[in-house]
Amino acid sequence: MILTGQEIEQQVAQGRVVIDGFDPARIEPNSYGFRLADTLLRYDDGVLDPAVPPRYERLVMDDGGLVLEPHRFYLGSTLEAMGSEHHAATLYACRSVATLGMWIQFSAPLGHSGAIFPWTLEITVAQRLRVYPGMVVGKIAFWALQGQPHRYAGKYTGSRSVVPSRLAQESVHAGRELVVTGR
Ligand SMILES: Nc1ccn([C@H]2C[C@H](O)[C@@H](COP(=O)(O)OP(=O)(O)OP(=O)(O)O)O2)c(=O)n1
Repeated sequence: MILTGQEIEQQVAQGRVVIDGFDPARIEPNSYGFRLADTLLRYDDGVLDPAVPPRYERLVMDDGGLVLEPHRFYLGSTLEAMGSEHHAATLYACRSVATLGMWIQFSAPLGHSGAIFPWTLEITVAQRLRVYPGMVVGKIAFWALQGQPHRYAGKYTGSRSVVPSRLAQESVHAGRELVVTGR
């Protein structure tokens, strides 16, 4: 079951849903609208390797924003730390932002119960687009759990802002036969 906006507001008041800087004006019928933080990361490596921590550039926007380029991939984050010990969450773009050709998430929508921090956004644009820090770019929805809540304790626990992939912390070949077919 998805939480209604009114239920999200009540659960925030009870401390069961956490949304930093909660503003009732950003409550929606079944979600809450979150904002883009000022810092973006852009990977530097021509080839990303899951076994190697990626190198990246940090882009900090001022009030004038930043023009994003198509065919590039950016990581950003929500301005708000968000999540719940009692609910799972999913993240979506706003229709108004999506119809400007901006993806803020396209492959990793799920937030676990217990994951309470600023979410990292996967950003790409269809054409050149200026974005601004603090603009509402997406919405988070909360879902009731069926079964015993299990607290998230993965690699991104304690994130404070945008975080690049930490896959290299795992042994990506553990338990698998590595077959090299090309470079
Ligand atoms: N676009 C997204 C999606 C999720 N998350 C947050 C909420 C998730 O609960 C947490 C972990 O996500 P995953 O479980 O998908 O991460 P991995 O499986 O890659 O790593 P781990 O198993 O260490 O969590 O990251 C995020 O910041 N940005």
